[in-house]
Amino acid sequence: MPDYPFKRMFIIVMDSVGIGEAPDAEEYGDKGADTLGHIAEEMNGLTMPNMEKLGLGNIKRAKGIHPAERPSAHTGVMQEASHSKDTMTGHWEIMGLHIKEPFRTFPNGFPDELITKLEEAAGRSVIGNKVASGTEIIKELGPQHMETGDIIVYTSADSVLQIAAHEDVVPVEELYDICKKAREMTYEAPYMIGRVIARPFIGEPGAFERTANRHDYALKPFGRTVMNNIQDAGLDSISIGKISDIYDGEGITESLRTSSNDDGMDKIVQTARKHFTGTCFLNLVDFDAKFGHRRDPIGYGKALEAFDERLPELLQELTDDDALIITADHGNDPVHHGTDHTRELVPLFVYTPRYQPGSDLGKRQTFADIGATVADNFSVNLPDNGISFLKDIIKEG
Ligand SMILES: O=P(O)(O)O[C@H]1O[C@H](CO)[C@@H](O)[C@H]1O
Ligand SMILES: [Mn+2]
Ligand SMILES: [Mn+2]
Repeated sequence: MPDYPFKRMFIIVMDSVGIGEAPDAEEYGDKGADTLGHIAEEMNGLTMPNMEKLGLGNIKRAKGIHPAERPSAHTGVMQEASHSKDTMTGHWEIMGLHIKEPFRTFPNGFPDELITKLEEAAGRSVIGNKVASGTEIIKELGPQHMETGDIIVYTSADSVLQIAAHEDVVPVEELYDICKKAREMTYEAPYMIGRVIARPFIGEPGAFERTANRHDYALKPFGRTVMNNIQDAGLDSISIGKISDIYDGEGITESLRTSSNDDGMDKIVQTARKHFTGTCFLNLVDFDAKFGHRRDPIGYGKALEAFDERLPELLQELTDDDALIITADHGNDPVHHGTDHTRELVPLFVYTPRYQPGSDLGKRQTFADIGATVADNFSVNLPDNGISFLKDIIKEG
């Protein structure tokens, strides 16, 4: 193996942890959105000493978060170049793509023609077919679904077709099968839906619970990502959590599923104890799915503090050959109107044990600067978008 500046690059996406409105937030109805800032207010101060050490307070003013005199990471702020605020677009941009046309959304539900096709393929009727929060719609329609066996179809401000069904009414394998058929129907125009998602749940009316058997069927990235280049170079591209779903398995050499943020942290720490050369890419989805969409700022705040507490375990495992990048894919301000993502700036931390920390990476114009940096580090083709900041993070002390 050639000598790379970093043998291993770890990337953590704190799903939806935005740090304030993006310059174009108004176009998305998101003026004033500030996921981290508003959570800190609601919590009457956040306690995140480890992120503080990295320099959280140096890039973001938030109650309880103080600037570090000498941040132990390089820090910056990133703006999304692509015209969307969904998870796939954010992640694909991180790995070098620029999505000009947002995926199609269905604010009035899916067209009758599609629903009819889906009903025929599933052999079940569809109920719902509207924009809804997943936990609310199973409360509302779960009892009817249990009586009739009809499937609950819903969407959100994201480009998603979600199908909810009780595991005792529609066995998980059948639900997956229906979702695969829905996926087949919606790859192409006029639909081009970002993701079809299986949403199984269990329990009795009034006490339904969604299970970890959620499964996402995504579109393939619209172009080659830096992860493809990493894989083609014979390097490791390890995915933890939803990453594999988000890139539809493209450019991934090994995938580890997770059941929670904590499990994600367990798995990244275990991976850091192993030898590999390449990237290890983790998505922590609880912030978004369990708290942001649920508009639960206190739950969200506690999850941030829990993440902060787990961080030293990972930092301890990192050697002089490693870099750790921490960022986010969009916002999801739990005090903002609605229940969906918010167009926000995201944080950028780069922790490199070997090199002198504290570079100000400034305000980056695209998330793809991360992909460009990763490609630059491993001497693979640079993406068409993004500017590498590799030279700024490998200054000797
Ligand atoms: O409300 P639930 O079902 O959690 O759905 C949320 O999760 C979806 C995919 O992450 C988003 O599009 C949003 O609709
Ligand atoms: Mn996301
Ligand atoms: Mn989301």
